[in-house]
Amino acid sequence: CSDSAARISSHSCVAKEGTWSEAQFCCWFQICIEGNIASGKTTCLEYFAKTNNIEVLPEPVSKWRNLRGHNLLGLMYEDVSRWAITLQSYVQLTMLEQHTLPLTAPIRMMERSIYSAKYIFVENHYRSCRMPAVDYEVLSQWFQWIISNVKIQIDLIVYLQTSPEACYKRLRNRCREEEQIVPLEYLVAIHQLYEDWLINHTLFTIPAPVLVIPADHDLQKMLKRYEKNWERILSPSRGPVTCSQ
Ligand SMILES: Nc1ncnc2c1ncn2[C@@H]1O[C@H](COP(=O)(O)OP(=O)(O)O)[C@@H](O)[C@H]1O
Ligand SMILES: Nc1nc2c(ncn2[C@H]2C[C@H](O)[C@@H](COP(=O)(O)O)O2)c(=O)[nH]1
Repeated sequence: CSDSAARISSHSCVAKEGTWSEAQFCCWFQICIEGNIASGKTTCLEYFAKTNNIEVLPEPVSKWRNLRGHNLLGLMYEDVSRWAITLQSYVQLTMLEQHTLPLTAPIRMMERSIYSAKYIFVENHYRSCRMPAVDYEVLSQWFQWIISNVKIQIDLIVYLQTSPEACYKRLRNRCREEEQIVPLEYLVAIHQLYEDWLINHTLFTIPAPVLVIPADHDLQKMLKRYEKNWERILSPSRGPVTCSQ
């Protein structure tokens, strides 16, 4: 499978108007779009969703906002110490479900991953002393068992490196009800954890090569960035990825 990118590209099966037959593929590429809250991940997914042969999986936020009538996301933002473990347990389950869904196209592009749920959000709850150590340990045991026993394939992480200030402005404009009480400080903390994980390499192991895309630019400029990085993103095995301006 090591030359699957060459086979894929030679068959132009991921070309924008290309076609493909399942028989041409012996393995698949899975890409996770990572970034802060309101950093532009969904917009990035929507751009690539127009490309043939890409399956896009947005974060299952709707499940977190309505689990049989319970809004776990809202509960967490209202009282993080009480509800963080409840939300994170369900986030971990729903992200695992996404990672293990049968593939329906040569390339899968997911919003975030089970890794960022643990390494970014759970870590932030714990380090900000809003999650009791016992809750953190239970979630950590579950997480370690999952990544030790379940095959989770990630071939590339695309990190949308957006400043907390830009995220805050976009979050306010988006007007998601549960997030109206989110302070800039929360986004600063999430940003620093992403930087420590994917840039400084001082947090936890990184499960795949990382392509960093600075994402503070306006929408039109970002769409041009995605066009410019199309090859790097959709053929990860073509060589080491580098930071893209
Ligand atoms: N480059 C950009 N410049 C300005 N606003 C943006 C940009 N990208 C996305 N937005 C807007 O910011 C909000 C968050 O974007 P979204 O793509 O949903 O981010 P995420 O999925 O990371 O939360 C949305 O209202 C979106 O329309
Ligand atoms: N506490 C957690 N919150 C999470 C997690 N994953 C996402 N989220 C929140 C952050 C946002 O309010 C919303 C998703 O919005 P995006 O702007 O990031 O698409 O859900 C998590 O693991 N824990």
